[in-house]
Amino acid sequence: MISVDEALDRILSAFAPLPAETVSVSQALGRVLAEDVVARVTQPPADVSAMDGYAVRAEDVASVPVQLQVVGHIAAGSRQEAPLAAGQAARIFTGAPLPEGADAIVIQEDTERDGESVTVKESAARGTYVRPAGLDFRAGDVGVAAGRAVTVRDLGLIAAMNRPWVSVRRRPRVAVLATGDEVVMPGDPVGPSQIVSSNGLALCALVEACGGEAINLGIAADSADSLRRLAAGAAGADLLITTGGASVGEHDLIRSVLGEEGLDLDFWKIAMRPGKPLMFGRLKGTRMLGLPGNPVSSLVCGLLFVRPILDRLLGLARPAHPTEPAVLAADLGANDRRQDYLRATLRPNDDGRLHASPFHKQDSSMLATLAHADALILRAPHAPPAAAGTLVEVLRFPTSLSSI
Ligand SMILES: Nc1nc2c(c(=O)[nH]1)N[C@H]1C(S)=C(S)[C@@H](COP(=O)(O)OP(=O)(O)OC[C@H]3O[C@@H](n4cnc5c(N)ncnc54)[C@H](O)[C@@H]3O)O[C@H]1N2
Ligand code: MOO
Repeated sequence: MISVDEALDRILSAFAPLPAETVSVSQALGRVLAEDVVARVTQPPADVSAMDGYAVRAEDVASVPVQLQVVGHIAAGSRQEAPLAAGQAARIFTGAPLPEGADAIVIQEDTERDGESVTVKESAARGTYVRPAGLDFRAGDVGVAAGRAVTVRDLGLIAAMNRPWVSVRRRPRVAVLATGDEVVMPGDPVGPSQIVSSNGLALCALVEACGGEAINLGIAADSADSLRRLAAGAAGADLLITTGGASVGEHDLIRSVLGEEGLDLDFWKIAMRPGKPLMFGRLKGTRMLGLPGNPVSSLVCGLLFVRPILDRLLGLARPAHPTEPAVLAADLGANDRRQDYLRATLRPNDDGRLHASPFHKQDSSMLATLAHADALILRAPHAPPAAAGTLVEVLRFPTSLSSI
């Protein structure tokens, strides 16, 4: 059995960022930029008013009240060519460019209009309510850097920078194949000795959530023929994920059958719980990650390995396993030689620190506790007993709101 860290290194060294493709900005949410997005325009393009009011020369309104002659009407989208002379003001609206000579805005609440003249009742220093040209960004500025997944806010900025097309990494194509005679499609009638294939759907959802394109190959029966036929559907994918059939029983066919098909195994078995019988290799040019069938094992391994693989394919540089400290809320016994990932809830305690409460039962068939958990508590191999109150490292489940 190899360690989790070694498995991660060996897996990630087999992948490199995918080629780029061009998509419209409207399709860019969540996509990872392959190139910096550079502004084509300066924003605002000229000095503009931040308020509805009057464009003035600051020196004309240094002492108030003062009466000025109104010489123009500048709405957003229009402009006034004639410069503002001493003693003059121009009616102006939010977003409209200041006429030459004007250097301050008096808001209309501080004025009194009378036909062709306006009385300014409050003075305004130079620059008051003026948005100078380029306040937001200038043509040539980098708005969003390569390697970042486009958020809703980035998307707005890219549009404002007048970039209708962006270069992004192609979405990784990931084929997911479930196995097992006892496994049936969700929605099908479930016999007393059968189980619904939650793994296939959940792994596909994980792939999509990580920015990939999932191809669900269905469920292979525990026969060489079925497995061979369905696994052939992975041709052209960047990664084949299998779930189930990874262990040592005579119905666990992944290694033997796919071995006959040319599976070149890099490793099998890893010192972690859940997920011991994980395997990694290459099948006819497609990288293959064989996950255990137990639902929690399959998803925890997905989180620990599939997500970093997709990050690598997408060129996303972020820690593979971003842990953080939390206070243990219950006693834990000594660990054995497998690195443990314990499902736990997280709550801030009275002093504002995070408390991690492990679920009492950690069986790898128990999906409900996985769904109700907020994080996984990491326990190193051979960790000594840990008493409540000690600090442990936790791996939080990511939330999708990070894309906003
Ligand atoms: N003698 C040993 N037995 C087992 C060992 C071992 O080292 N020696 N390892 C155990 C560990 S740890 C795990 S994890 C499991 C994983 O084995 P497999 O990958 O071969 O998984 P299966 O036997 O096919 O299934 C296990 C379990 O999960 C259910 N399952 C399978 N596929 C799905 C699916 N798509 N959706 C939902 N549930 C699924 C399946 O019905 C079984 O109940 O092996 C231990 N055994
Ligand atoms: O690794 Mo298995 O996932 O312990 O049940």
